[in-house]
Amino acid sequence: MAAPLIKICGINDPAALDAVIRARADYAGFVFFAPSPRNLSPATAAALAARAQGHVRKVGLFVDADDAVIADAVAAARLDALQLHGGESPERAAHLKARFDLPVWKALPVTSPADVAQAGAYAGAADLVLFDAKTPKGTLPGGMGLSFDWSLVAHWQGPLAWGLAGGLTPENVAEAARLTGAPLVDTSSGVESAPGVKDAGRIAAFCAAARGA
Ligand SMILES: O=C(O)c1ccccc1NCC(=O)[C@H](O)[C@H](O)COP(=O)(O)O
Repeated sequence: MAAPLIKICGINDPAALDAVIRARADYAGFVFFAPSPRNLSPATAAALAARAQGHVRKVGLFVDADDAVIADAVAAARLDALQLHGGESPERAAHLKARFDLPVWKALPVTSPADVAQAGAYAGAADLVLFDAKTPKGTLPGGMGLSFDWSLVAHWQGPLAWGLAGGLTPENVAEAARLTGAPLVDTSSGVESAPGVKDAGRIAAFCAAARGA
């Protein structure tokens, strides 16, 4: 089985970005969502994006954001993909894909087979679905370090590309990748020492474990 692609989300300072580049992750995630401890201003994102350019692809994460917020982030950070982590409909995903001419990733919270089946509705509208844990009401819709029952998405065969997120760590990512066959794995909390504070050693360990090294 091929090693999964790797996304490290919630990059918010140069040291964390350098760790992601050193570990040869495929994607760095920039969070544009004010309530998040990982939130970035467009100006900070622009500086990080300049450092990332040519080394790692940049995914902008948004939660039910309006077009103007996304436009500012796309322009500042020269994003390579948009990750939608709220309640965005297939129509909204298709609109953003067309407007920004960028791949769109749609995160879907999973607790049941019916949640997984929702992914089909995004075929053609999004490029990738990211199966993630459902978070408790009143908390962030992602980035909480919670995992879900991986058997629900094991070897998922659907009409679009997919990835696995939610509570992945250096300690469990190899098992998650083996059980699910996920083509992409995504982590944030699992490589932090505190919310919003990335740990370079854990980023390196996560990437090595995901690759089976
Ligand atoms: O990271 C955040 O603060 C965040 C806020 C709002 C929506 C999503 C958010 N993060 C999503 C991710 O970082 C990942 O795509 C995924 O949910 C994994 O997070 P974690 O369980 O912390 O590894």
